[in-house]
Amino acid sequence: MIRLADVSRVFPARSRQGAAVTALDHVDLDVRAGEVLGVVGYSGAGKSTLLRLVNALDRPTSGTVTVAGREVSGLSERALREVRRDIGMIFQQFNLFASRTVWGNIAYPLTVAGVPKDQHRDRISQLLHFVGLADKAHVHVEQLSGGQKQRVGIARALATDPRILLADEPTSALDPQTTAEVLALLRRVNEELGVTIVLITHEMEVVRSLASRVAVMEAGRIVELGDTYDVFAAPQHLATQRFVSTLVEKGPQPRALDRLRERHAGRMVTLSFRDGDASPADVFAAFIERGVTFELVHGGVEDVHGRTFGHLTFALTGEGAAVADAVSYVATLVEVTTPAPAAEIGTEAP
Ligand SMILES: Nc1ncnc2c1ncn2[C@@H]1O[C@H](COP(=O)(O)OP(=O)(O)OP(=O)(O)O)[C@@H](O)[C@H]1O
Repeated sequence: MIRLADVSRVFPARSRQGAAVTALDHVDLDVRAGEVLGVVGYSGAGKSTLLRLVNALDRPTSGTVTVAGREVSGLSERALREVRRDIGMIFQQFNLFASRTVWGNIAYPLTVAGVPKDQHRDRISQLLHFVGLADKAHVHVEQLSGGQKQRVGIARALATDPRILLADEPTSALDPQTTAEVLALLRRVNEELGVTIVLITHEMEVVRSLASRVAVMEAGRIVELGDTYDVFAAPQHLATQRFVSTLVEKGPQPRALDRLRERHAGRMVTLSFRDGDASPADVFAAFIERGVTFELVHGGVEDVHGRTFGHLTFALTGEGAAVADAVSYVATLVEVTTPAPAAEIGTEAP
């Protein structure tokens, strides 16, 4: 649905002494029809620049951007208007006309697209029902809550029946409950209407709940791209590991480990379980067979779109050779790591 091929965007230096900024650095990306692609990255990684190239608000310095089979980088303004009709956009701060009514906001893109006035009523009322605001049609948007404003934003973005929705931090201004409601609505946009969604966010919970794939950006590059489950269960790049660790810890943090050691004797190991690997029951059996006592001291099981993984840390006690044998056997079943205490990684203990 969207293809970036070897795309770079370099912003020239703002002053004579300044340096040019490479916002996108030779990016290749395919967004599949019908998917929800989450794009994560720290501030300045190039996420917004990427979205602006997709809806042709900006042009690449080199490389090509293709949307629904049309290369947007070479199109005239007139041809671009047609492509943009196929792309809806929602924003963190909603970007609505504050003084207009809900109806007026949703009517706006229809007017711009030249949809005859007599067709507005049915379309707007259909959209209002879809986003759950049928009773708010004539309310001014400034009277709405944040969640309701984003629903209007979504209705407006869908007005011209686009195949693509670009979402730039759509829930970052919302509280957790409202975030969940807006995410549920976006899921319906994807599943019921078949709209392909590209979603920029820094919230990994949003990625986990909505995205089928994740692209992680750093310094203008996509440093990791994979199915959401794989990215959460086994993040490869350091930036990805940092994002995932905001939601899922791979073993206790050094300070927590220090405290665990005060309360639990034995050797600490973290076992990482994934779908398709051996189960915890297989591992427990291996410990029991070798006379090793195990105590779960940290961790949990996570669910990503119905598939599970977990990082469980155990304190193992028993005869030294038996513990060593059990650990090396278990390492043939699942990934085994030894959590590092604070002193070993140079973090000061409290
Ligand atoms: N119009 C511009 N002129 C000059 N530099 C720009 C321009 N737009 C973006 N940049 C620079 O390009 C880099 C990428 O910016 P971009 O806004 O795409 O990042 P981002 O990942 O979306 O960050 P954020 O999460 O803060 O929005 C940054 O260093 C930014 O300062």
